[in-house]
Amino acid sequence: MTAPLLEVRGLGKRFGGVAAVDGCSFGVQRGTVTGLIGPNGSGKTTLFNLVTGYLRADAGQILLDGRRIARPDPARLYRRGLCRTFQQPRVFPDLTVLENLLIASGHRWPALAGPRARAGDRAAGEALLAEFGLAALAADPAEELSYGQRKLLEFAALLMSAPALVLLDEPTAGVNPTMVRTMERHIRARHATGTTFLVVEHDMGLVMRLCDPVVVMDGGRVIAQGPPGSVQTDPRVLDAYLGG
Ligand SMILES: Nc1ncnc2c1ncn2[C@@H]1O[C@H](COP(=O)(O)OP(=O)(O)OP(=O)(O)O)[C@@H](O)[C@H]1O
Repeated sequence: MTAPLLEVRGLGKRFGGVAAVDGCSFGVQRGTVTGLIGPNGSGKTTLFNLVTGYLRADAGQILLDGRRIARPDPARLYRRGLCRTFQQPRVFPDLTVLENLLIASGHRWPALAGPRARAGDRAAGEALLAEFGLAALAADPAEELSYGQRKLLEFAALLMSAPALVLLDEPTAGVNPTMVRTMERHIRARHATGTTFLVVEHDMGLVMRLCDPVVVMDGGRVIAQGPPGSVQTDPRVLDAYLGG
């Protein structure tokens, strides 16, 4: 088997007396949609923050494409093809929907307006908006979007960098069932074109449909991993979710 696209080895992070991530090891193989699940407070978001450089680990290693990342930094990882979304979608509310995409391609603020935006980026942005059903909203300020549409926009914006690996933090939390299906369709479409995903998600139906393998955390540790069917019936997993 080739080296995982992303690997964490013995990763640890404490907040005072709480071991939020506690010797966590797993890999994300290229070409997968890997699920990361676990009860509330099991360490999933902290793990995302460590891997993407928003928090510094106390222990362990992070490897991207087999190479150790000594000091993860969000901007540098972005340029190396690793992007993420947040539980609460982060978009620029005062910029238009299209400008949100242009800024994701590295434009400086003054260059956003009009013809100075590079034509190629503008075309790429417009194509993504069409793909995500947001084209009619291109000129609207992002603050006018619904919560679900903001999540879509955040996802579309990160695709401007053509990432190899996308970390999605609860992509369907708080959105309506139609938007859940829309989000699922877009993840599948991008996966089909070669993007690898690591997805934190509480909607177990979606995880079981979409993700393989599934990694399960509890108390900051990986307690199970494997195909969705086996994880679903694993006694340790049932125990963790039922609070046993
Ligand atoms: N900045 C922080 N300061 C102190 N404790 C924190 C901080 N961030 C997380 N924690 C604690 O670390 C543990 C793991 O939290 P984390 O948010 O990573 O879990 P999670 O699995 O993402 O939970 P959820 O599914 O509810 O989002 C929890 O006990 C949490 O209270």
